[in-house]
This record gives sequence, structure tokens and C-alpha cells, in this order.
Amino acid sequence: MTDHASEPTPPPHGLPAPAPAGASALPDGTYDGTVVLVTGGGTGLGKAIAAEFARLGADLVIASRKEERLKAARDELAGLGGRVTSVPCDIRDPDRVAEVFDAAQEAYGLPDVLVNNAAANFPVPAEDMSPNAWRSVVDITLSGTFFMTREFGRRHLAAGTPGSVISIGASYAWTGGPGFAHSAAAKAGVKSLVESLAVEWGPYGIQVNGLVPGLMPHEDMTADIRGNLDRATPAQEHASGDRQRELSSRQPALRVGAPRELGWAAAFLASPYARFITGHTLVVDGANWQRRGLVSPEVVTVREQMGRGPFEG
Ligand SMILES: CCCCCCCCC/C=C/C(=O)SCCNC(=O)CCNC(=O)[C@H](O)C(C)(C)COP(=O)(O)OP(=O)(O)OC[C@H]1O[C@@H](n2cnc3c(N)ncnc32)[C@H](O)[C@@H]1OP(=O)(O)O
Ligand SMILES: NC(=O)C1=CN([C@@H]2O[C@H](COP(=O)(O)OP(=O)(O)OC[C@H]3O[C@@H](n4cnc5c(N)ncnc54)[C@H](OP(=O)(O)O)[C@@H]3O)[C@@H](O)[C@H]2O)C=CC1
Repeated sequence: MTDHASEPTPPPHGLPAPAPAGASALPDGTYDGTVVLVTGGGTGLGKAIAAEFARLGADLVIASRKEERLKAARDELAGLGGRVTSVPCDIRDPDRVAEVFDAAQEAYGLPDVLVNNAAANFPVPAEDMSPNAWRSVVDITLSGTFFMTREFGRRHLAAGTPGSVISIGASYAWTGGPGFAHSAAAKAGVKSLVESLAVEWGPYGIQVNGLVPGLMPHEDMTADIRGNLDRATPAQEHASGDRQRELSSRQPALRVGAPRELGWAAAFLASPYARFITGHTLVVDGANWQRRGLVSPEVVTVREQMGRGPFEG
């Protein structure tokens, strides 16, 4: 019998690394002949999601406001498999949203899959948030998601065809997000939409799911979000220069997520292997959002976290 007590305990090593980039759990050609529309598909996580569908054979339509970014992403994604087209669009405008679907239909056909990935966010204490700042984040994140989803649903209902919607959320939809009241409220709305529409449209063969990323750093992260992460880690740790390690040590997985891990989850959720999953929001975050204890870190106000002086009205 081994005497375990006398053996040194190996240090915790966290969750295993993901499969390499370019690998897939789904069979080659899973998305041959299908059209996938990704909002915000020109940057960050949206681009990573689009890439996984492309590798599996999908024709892609990516849509967002900035044409240059879309074009650069289109060239990158085109090397992966299927055809790619980009359509400039502000998802806050329902007429522009309809035009995106017209363009997609003309290019490849009615999208079979819609990924609502576009969103807006910046950290700001609620008492400093202007009405327009609130409106801007809620309009893009919640209303834009609804306008896209509504257009997708209407066209499929009219055609009598099935489809799959995946809306990207955030875990503060459940917990609230101090410093991000606008985005957290909007993402709670997105989660609620998933649940309402899955029931409304199940009878017509339309699946509606949510997908929540954890901390998945990428090169397109906005300066505001990057700054927020910098403030969340002590200055002496920045000096080490190993940002990834600093962030990893604060996750139960002892690592951050790779954008492709979100892409794999999206490709699964819209695939023939997930046809009975609808109205569900899947969290891909290494259990970071569950990290609670009876005794939490000392309370620091959002103002202090953001280095702001006292509220002056
Ligand atoms: C707890 C868990 C931890 C969790 C830790 C972190 C979790 C992150 C989870 C979620 C992450 C994401 O969503 S990441 C996605 C982030 N990506 C993006 O946001 C990209 C898109 N963003 C944008 O385009 C812009 O940032 C945005 C402002 C939202 C929209 O652009 P527009 O041109 O429509 O709007 P603008 O005219 O510039 O600005 C509209 C108003 O917003 C105000 N505004 C703009 N930036 C502001 C700022 N930094 N602080 C205050 N107010 C601001 C302006 O002053 C305007 O108000 P007035 O002056 O009154 O007129
Ligand atoms: N990164 C993370 O760690 C986390 C991200 N998330 C969620 O993941 C998703 C992707 O985030 P991420 O890749 O990090 O962010 P990015 O800032 O890289 O992407 C946001 C995208 O949305 C597009 N967009 C913004 N506003 C509009 C608009 N009005 N109309 C059309 N497109 C718009 C932007 O393109 P353009 O500027 O060209 O319009 C951009 O491509 C979001 O839903 C976000 O809330 C959730 C939790 C954590």
C-alpha cells in the first residue's frame, strides 16, 4: 500500500489547456451548405466564433459598423474554408438590420445561424453615467440583439425553415455588474430574450440559446476594458510583464480562456448534435463566476477602483 501522506502534494495546475487552434470536435463539413451571420464578426470573440464555423464549411456574413475592420477580418477568414462577405451595419437601426439580411440572402441565402455577438461596454460608476451613455450601451447590446433576432425569426417563419440563434451574454446577467450597470442590465435582458423566444419559436423549428464567455483576452479589447483589467491587478504584478499569468492566477481554472473555446461551443450549439438544446445559456468561463466565499475581499467602491474622487453631483 502506498503511503500517500509521505508524498509531496503536487502544486495545483488548473484546468488543462484547450485543444490546439484549428482542431474541432465536430466532423469536417458539419456546416457545408449553411450560412452563418455573425454581428461584430470583424473583431475579438466574434471573429474567433466566425473562424470555427468557417473551418467547418459555413459561408459567413459578418456585420458591424466599421468597414475597414470588416474587410481585414474578411480576408483573414476567407483563408479558412467557405466564402465570406461583410456588410456594414449599425444594429441599432432596424432598417439597416433588414438590409444585412437582404445582402446575405442575395449572396448565399437566408442565414441558417445568427450569432448576436456585437455589444458595447465601458466601466463607469452609475452616478456618473449620462442618459446617453446608458442608452448607447442598452441600445446596442439589447435592442440591437432584439432587432437582429426579430428579423431572423420573421424571415424563417415566413419561409417555414428552421434556424438557430446564439446570443452572446455575460455572467453578470445573473450577478449584477458593479461598474457596468448598463451592460449588466442589457445582458440580463438578452438572457431573458433567449428564454422567451426559445418558447415562442420552438414550434417553428428555431432554437434560441445564449453563450457566455469568461475572461478571454484578445488583441481587439477596447482600451476601457483593458484599463479595467489593469486596475483589477496590483501594480507590482504589472512589473513582471507577464499579463497572462497575472490574470490566470485570479481564475479558478488558473488560466484565462482562449477565444477558440467560445467558438467551439458556438459551433456545437448550432450543430445537428444540439438540436434539443434551446432556451439555455451556456457559460464557458472555468467557473469564475461561481467564485464566492463567506469572506470576500475588502469592499472598495467602484469610484475608488476607477481612481475617481468623491462624487460632486
Ligand atoms: C463586475 C464584473 C467584472 C467583469 C469584467 C469585465 C467584463 C466585461 C464583459 C463584457 C464585455 C463587453 O461587452 S466588451 C465589448 C466592448 N466593445 C465595445 O464596447 C465596442 C463598441 N463600443 C463603442 O462603439 C463605444 O464605446 C460606445 C460609446 C459604446 C458606442 O459608441 P457611439 O459612437 O454610439 O457613442 P458615443 O457618442 O461615443 O457615446 C455615447 C455616450 O456614451 C458616453 N461614453 C462613452 N464612453 C464612455 C466612458 N468610457 N465613460 C463614460 N461615458 C462614456 C459618451 O460620453 C456619450 O454620452 P454623452 O456625452 O452624454 O452624449
Ligand atoms: N471579452 C470578454 O472577456 C467578454 C466579452 N463578452 C461579450 O462577448 C462579445 C464580444 O466581445 P469582444 O469580442 O470582447 O468585444 P469587441 O469590442 O472586440 O467586439 C464588439 C463588436 O461589436 C461591434 N459593434 C459594436 N457596436 C455595434 C453596433 N452598434 N452595430 C454593429 N456592430 C457593433 C464592433 O464592431 P464595430 O466597431 O465595427 O461596429 C465589434 O466588432 C460581446 O457580446 C461582449 O459583451 C462578455 C463577457 C466577457
